[in-house]
Amino acid sequence: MEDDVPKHKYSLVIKDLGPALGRLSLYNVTFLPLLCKLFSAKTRTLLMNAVPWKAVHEVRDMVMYMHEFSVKIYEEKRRALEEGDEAVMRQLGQGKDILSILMKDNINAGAEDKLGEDEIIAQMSTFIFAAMDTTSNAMSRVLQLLTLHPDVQDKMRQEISQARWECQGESLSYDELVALPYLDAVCRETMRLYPPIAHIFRRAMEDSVVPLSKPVRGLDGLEITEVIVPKGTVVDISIINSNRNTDFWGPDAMEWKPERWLSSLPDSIANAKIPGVYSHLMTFNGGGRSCIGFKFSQLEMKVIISMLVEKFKFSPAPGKDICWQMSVISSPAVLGGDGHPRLPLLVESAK
Ligand code: HEM
Repeated sequence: MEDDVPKHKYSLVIKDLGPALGRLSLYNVTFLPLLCKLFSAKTRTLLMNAVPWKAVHEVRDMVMYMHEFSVKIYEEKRRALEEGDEAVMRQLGQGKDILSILMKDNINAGAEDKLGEDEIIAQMSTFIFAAMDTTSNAMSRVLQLLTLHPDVQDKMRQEISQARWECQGESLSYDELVALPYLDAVCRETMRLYPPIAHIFRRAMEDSVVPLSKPVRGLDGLEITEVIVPKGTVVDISIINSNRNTDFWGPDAMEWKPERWLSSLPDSIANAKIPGVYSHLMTFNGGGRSCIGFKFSQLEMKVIISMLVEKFKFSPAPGKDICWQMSVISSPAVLGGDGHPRLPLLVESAK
């Protein structure tokens, strides 16, 4: 949150990956899945080197950087594990971070469950990509909303301070933290109205007929109740439109109202049977490929936000308007002199 701290290259790469993939969208939709099916990683790299398209080279370099970064983390963690407990404790996270846990569990796994080195490194890249900017940008969004709604911020601070007082100033346990209703309502409402991933894409594996939740009228005046989706069609699943659907959430669906979570939700939501894994929302998707980190991300958000809001008051930085870049993962942007997005929050002590 500080203007003059240089950004880590990884976070810059991750922010640019979405737009870079967007520039590749034609190849992405048509050629890339085919390339992956037909050729090994090595041949794919050779082919990417050979084609004269800048957009392809940009994505290649980004993916290579992310891969090399995962290899570096893997090597450091492997060395620490080999050297023993003391070396593990000296690392950031003291061996309790997800990547160390993954590696330790893999050492103890039976032969049929053990992952190869390449796969561990690939899983690391997936975790870093899927877990990092999604949760941190969601937290930025919460903090920004708190600057715009100081009454909500005060109420939240009061709830947190009261809980701390009740446990004699000790850190709140997991159960105590997740039981704070107002903090929970703020997180849920932010995840509803501003899902960090607004759209996901799927390719139909077979010819399908998708029923519409309510009929629409075509230009010829006829009522349409279902849509034919031929095999191979790429479908854009709009998470954000499901979360903001006034038929389910009511006429105030576009308003940020944490209070809506403090009383029982309207029947229209239960009846809508949204298939998402979290809170009648599509924010973390649903089904077999839904987010495996949604509980973890909620915990991370609550731990960090509760600590910050207890200690600091957040207010908008004068003269700086935040806009949100809606790429793969939406991120806050105020362009600084160097052309990179900044998060302009003015932080002062709450005491
Ligand atoms: C606010 C935070 C987060 C949001 C909004 C979010 C959202 C999502 C969504 C929408 C998907 C499905 C993507 C698709 O299928 O195209 C997904 C997948 C995934 N997420 Fe998250 N995620 C968050 C945090 C995390 C965290 C903290 C972790 C790990 C600790 C994580 C790990 C994953 C993984 C590994 C997948 C791929 C699952 C699979 O394909 O089987 N996510 N996430």
